[in-house]
Amino acid sequence: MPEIMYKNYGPIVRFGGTFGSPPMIFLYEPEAAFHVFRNENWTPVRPGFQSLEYFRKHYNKDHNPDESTGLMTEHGEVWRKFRTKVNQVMLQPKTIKLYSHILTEVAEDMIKRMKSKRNEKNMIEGKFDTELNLWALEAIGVVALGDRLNCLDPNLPKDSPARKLIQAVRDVLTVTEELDFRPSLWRYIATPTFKKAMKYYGDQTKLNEFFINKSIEKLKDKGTANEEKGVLEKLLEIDYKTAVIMANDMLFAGVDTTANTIIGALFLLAKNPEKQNKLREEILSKQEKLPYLRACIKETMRLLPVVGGNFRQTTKEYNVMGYKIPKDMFVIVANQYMCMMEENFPQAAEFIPERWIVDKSDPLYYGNTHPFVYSPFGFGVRSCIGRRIAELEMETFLAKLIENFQIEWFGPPMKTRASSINYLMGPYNFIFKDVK
Ligand code: HEM
Repeated sequence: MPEIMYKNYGPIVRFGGTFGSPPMIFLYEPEAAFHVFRNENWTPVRPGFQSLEYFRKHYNKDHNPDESTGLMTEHGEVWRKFRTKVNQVMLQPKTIKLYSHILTEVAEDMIKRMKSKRNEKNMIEGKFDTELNLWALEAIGVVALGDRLNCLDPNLPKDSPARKLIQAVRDVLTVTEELDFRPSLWRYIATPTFKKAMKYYGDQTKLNEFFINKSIEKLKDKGTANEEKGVLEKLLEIDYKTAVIMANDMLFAGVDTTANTIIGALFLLAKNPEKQNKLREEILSKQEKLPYLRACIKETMRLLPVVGGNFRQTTKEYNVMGYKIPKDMFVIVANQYMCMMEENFPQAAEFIPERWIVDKSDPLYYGNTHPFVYSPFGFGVRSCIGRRIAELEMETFLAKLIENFQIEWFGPPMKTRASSINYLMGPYNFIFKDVK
């Protein structure tokens, strides 16, 4: 579809709205996209999760209109004030580094779980995407909720809070998809899915509060004044509400994203065994820095990005390349498509992690591309606040996967389903052999 639009209509294309969704402008020209996004960078509006916004601002009776409802659902000044408060906590490298050890434990537990779920063909029994979501929830849970949730425990009791949280996170993402990314009448009448969504959004907040309260009790016993504080502790120092709001947003934005990126990396490494061997060599060398590991993740996000394009609503009119873009228009940068254009990345369809580490004189060097072509974590002041956490989680887990398994793939290539994010769809024909 993006290809057809670009080839037929050129670098800036208006796509008429379908039932329930407004018209959109697609930008295929990085300089044009950069022009609009740079100008929108001071009061960035990124609509998207309207049913969640409705819950937080109107349905939730505890909401105080003077307070922020969170990063996913605020825009303009209210968003900026809140983001400024939490930026210092979420993007501080030394705070994030604290999680290296516990994320390694999470990764090791997931490897154990995968080994126990392998069948005689070395394939993982059950739904592979659900498995990866468990890893992602356990990983972001330690940051957002302050402790291990034990989602990976094979004997997790059915009525345990962790089990309820796993279900709640899934339910929230499912109803959001239905209400905000498919045609729906919920804006006019309270549809059954809308009613379910209002319940699920509330239930998840209560569960997050339950886990945060548990961590607060544990923190009381800690009593070590000189230790560097973690994310939850620092957010609690701002105030309790901020910690809960951020936990809601972290669990909303930080599960499917990392899980699908890992699935994509496994697929690309399985299809490119020589790259997989090179990566394994780096990991087994136990050197401190792992540039090839990072390059493999970057290259995965180029070829199979979870977010297909960056999104804004304009706050003024623009004239770009002879096109008029009106105020209040939804604009989306076709990053995924631009990343596949030969003029932006040589041998664009191939998985070449080397392009992220070769030197400037090499024609593959990534820096030859306009910086706006590839931006998997978004743009400017509104870019992904979980980026550092996501990178640490994914690097830690992918390293453990490659250290433990020789990964193969059979059958046709994996398919993508585009929705709020790009989902990599089953059947997941992975084979996980032990590394000898
Ligand atoms: C592979 C992993 C991830 C990718 C590719 C990703 C990508 C993105 C993108 C493209 C945006 C929109 C940025 C913009 O509009 O300019 C975003 C926003 C956001 N992400 Fe991530 N993300 C990932 C993981 C995470 C994780 C683990 C968390 C949890 C800490 C997280 C939390 C958020 C939040 C809260 C926002 C909203 C920021 C705001 O509007 O101020 N993300 N992410």
